[in-house]
Amino acid sequence: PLVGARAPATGLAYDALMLKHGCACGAHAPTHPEHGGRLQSVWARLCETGLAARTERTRARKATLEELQAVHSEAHVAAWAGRAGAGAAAGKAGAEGRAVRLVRLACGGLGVDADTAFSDAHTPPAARLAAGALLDLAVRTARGELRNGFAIVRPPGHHAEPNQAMGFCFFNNVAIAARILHTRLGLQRILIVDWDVHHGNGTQQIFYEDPHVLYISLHRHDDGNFFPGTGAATECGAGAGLGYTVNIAWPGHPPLADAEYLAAFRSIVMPIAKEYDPEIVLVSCGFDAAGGHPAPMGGYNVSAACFAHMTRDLMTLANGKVVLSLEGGYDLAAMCDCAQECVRALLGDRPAAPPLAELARVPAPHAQRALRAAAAAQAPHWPQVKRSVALASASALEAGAARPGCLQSER
Ligand SMILES: O=C(c1ccc(C(O)(O)C(F)(F)F)s1)N1CCn2c(-c3ccccc3)cnc2C1
Ligand SMILES: [Zn+2]
Ligand SMILES: [Zn+2]
Repeated sequence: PLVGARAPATGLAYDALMLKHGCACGAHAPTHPEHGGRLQSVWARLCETGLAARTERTRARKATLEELQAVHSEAHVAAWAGRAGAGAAAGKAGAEGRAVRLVRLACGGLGVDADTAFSDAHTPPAARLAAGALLDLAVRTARGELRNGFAIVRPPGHHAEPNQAMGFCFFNNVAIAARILHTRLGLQRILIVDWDVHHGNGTQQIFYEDPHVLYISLHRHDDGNFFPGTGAATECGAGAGLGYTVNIAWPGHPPLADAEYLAAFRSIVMPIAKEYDPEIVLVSCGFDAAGGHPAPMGGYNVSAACFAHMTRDLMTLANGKVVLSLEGGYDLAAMCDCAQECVRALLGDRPAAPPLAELARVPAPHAQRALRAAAAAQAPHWPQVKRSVALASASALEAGAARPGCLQSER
């Protein structure tokens, strides 16, 4: 036998230097909901439960300027990658220092916009570490050196556009990893699933014309009245990328929960993902769809068990090569519960079943309408959704009954 050959482990990326990014004013929630305590709490929970000890802790490293420029402009990297970045790119551009203006925030700190605080000393290293930590997990998982992984990182990334920081985001962590898996490892089919309650406008924009990356997002859209307002079902990609953007744009009311998210997975997400047959799955793993997040930062009630079920569903793809990367999530207890259950799923533990009431509940009519709208928009590109969308009008139990043995809990 291969001496010392061990089954590849679940990688866990975390670095305390990412805690230091924040506003000079030093406030946490509610002034600054995206604060270092979010990571601290999740890491503590993974340590207290012994889950961190069952994983392979990977060192976070700063993404290089070249890696950041895989999806971001030189000016953007120069602006947000710190002195090193500013020096290099500014030298080329000739412009002195930061190419973008910071605004004074009501709290007295400085930021890109009213929401996105910036600390000269701590934001660039944290943002580069977040991108680098995920990149290493993704590359090592793609190579089979790791079974799967979870990047416990901040600042988040999915709102960051090629030349625009916004929505707490500076570098698009998941987009950088996906682009580099394609350009450096030659992967041809990379799936990004974004279940953060907010649409990943940056990720969508970056891959809108790229067939090598299929972007599937489930988000509260509210007809465009929920931050950031993008992500309508009719946004399906363009050019060579037509059909490689899938938006499940939820209504604002009623509060959605497991019944709707499980229905989305069995009726739209998994049928398309199986057809695409990705070589790796990256997840923009925000937990702000969980209970405990009142609007405007959520308003839904998805359970920790449901996030674990969605993780397990995705593990049936790409030989189980799934890497979660933290995006949003602000209620500390909810974040810890969700992160814990997702890590347990990645480790191969059987996840707890979602609440029976949710398994038995038929998805809300407004949500069924959203799923039918997504199926209608995608039918030209993914014909099988014309049939699978029928599963959206049944409860998980009824749908499972239709296809025996499909519910995780029956396996
Ligand atoms: O909803 C957002 C989000 C920005 C980033 C969000 C995210 O998608 O959860 C990410 F990127 F962090 F993962 S969600 N914004 C920015 C903050 N915000 C707020 C704030 C609420 C409290 C304090 C400061 C801002 C109200 N509405 C918004 C719009
Ligand atoms: Zn502040
Ligand atoms: Zn969010």
